[in-house]
Amino acid sequence: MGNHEVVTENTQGKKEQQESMNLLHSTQTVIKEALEKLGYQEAMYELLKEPLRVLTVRIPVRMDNGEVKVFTGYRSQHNDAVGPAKGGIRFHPEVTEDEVKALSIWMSLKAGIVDLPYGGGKGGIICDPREMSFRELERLSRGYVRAISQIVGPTKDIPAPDVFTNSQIMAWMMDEYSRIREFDSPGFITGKPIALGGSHGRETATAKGVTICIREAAKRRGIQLEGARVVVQGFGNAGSYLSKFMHDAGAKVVGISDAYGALYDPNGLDIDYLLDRRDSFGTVTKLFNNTISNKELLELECDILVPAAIENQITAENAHNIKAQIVVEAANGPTTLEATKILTERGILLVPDVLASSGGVTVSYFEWVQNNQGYYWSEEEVIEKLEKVLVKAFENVYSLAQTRRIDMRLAAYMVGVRKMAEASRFRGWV
Ligand SMILES: NC(=O)C1=CN([C@@H]2O[C@H](COP(=O)(O)OP(=O)(O)OC[C@H]3O[C@@H](n4cnc5c(N)ncnc54)[C@H](O)[C@@H]3O)[C@@H](O)[C@H]2O)C=CC1
Ligand SMILES: O=C(O)CCC(=O)C(=O)O
Repeated sequence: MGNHEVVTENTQGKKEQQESMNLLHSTQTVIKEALEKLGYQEAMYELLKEPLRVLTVRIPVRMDNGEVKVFTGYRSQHNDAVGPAKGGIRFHPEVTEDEVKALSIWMSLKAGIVDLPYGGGKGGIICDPREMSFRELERLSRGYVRAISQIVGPTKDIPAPDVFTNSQIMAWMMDEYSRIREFDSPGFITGKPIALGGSHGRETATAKGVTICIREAAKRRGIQLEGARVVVQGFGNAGSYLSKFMHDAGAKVVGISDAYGALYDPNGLDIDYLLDRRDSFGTVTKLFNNTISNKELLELECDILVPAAIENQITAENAHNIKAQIVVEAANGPTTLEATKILTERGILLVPDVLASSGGVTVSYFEWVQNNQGYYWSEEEVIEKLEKVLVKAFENVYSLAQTRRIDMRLAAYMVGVRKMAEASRFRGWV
């Protein structure tokens, strides 16, 4: 009997841990709470807890050695009550359907928080682009667009870059879509090269948005950025430019990492040198011998910690050991709900992903607007507009968290879900 009780307890504990690591389950939990706080009925939760549409595709690709490899991909469209779905495409070996679904829900929330006329979408392909040639990647990118072409388009669903995808991949995808539709559709996809209708400032937009959130959070906590110690996990699009912006603001970036390890220097790392040496997948630590692990990196002494890599990095296991006063989520889903609770109880200010990383989709929206009107803006104009949008979004979420005495994640979900719920109601869906 005693043994049986132990097994049951362990099983229960394990189940809770698994649920906490399941991104879809976690986001559903917070959406439910946000809708309840906003006074919506259960039916609204039933509508918004899952994407409206998820397409699974199989993509045959002729590899350079002549063999055919078949890849699995997804495109999830969470909700299009407000406008077309919008969100990135991820190429990663650990992509799963649930992950893509959760990522598309977060895109809807981001669009609500920064008030864009979009719903959320997201795509992913299970592959490891680090082990593929340039031409294999081109064939995979084109194959994916052929497979999803019926459900995407400039007025239906507009993709963009995410983990291990970039402006070259967006260019191939745009070209393939233009061939299928027999006209040039620059607004089909964002994050394109400037020469193909990309926007100034999109490449650095996610990091710029995170920088604005760090500045606003630091102000609220009375922390000077000049001399502040910053640790950044991930040195790709989001993490590397963020490290540069922090360095330029006078902060001391003492730790950075990639998928293979981390670098630490209490006196501050040479960010310009690291930026110069990183490869297109955000890998740089392989050049050094004296590395530490990603796990050690997250627990370093610092003032500001920015997870900018992948999901489920700050969990119930390490949340008690985080030393930072402010955690700003540049990555999607880096902190589990259990860890969010622990950090909040410890008085650490957590700026959630759906707010902190919304600079990317904001400038993607600017890119789409410029494509639609055929009139292009300077980088200064883009940054000025981004600044206004994010300062307002931060204030909306922060003040709601303060007045309702809730954490910033729940406040961000309440702000993010409101317009989508209203639009669904006005359409008569619920
Ligand atoms: N690129 C964008 O515009 C946006 C990105 N994000 C999020 O930011 C995060 C990073 O995305 P990007 O910088 O675009 O990707 P990226 O592909 O440019 O860089 C990813 C970085 O994460 C590292 N990484 C990969 N697997 C890892 C692992 N298992 N452990 C530790 N590090 C690992 C890579 O080595 C690389 O340094 C993702 O969560 C993404 O969804 C969010 C909003 C917009
Ligand atoms: O730029 C976009 O449209 C999407 C960016 C994205 O995928 C994200 O914010 O996670």
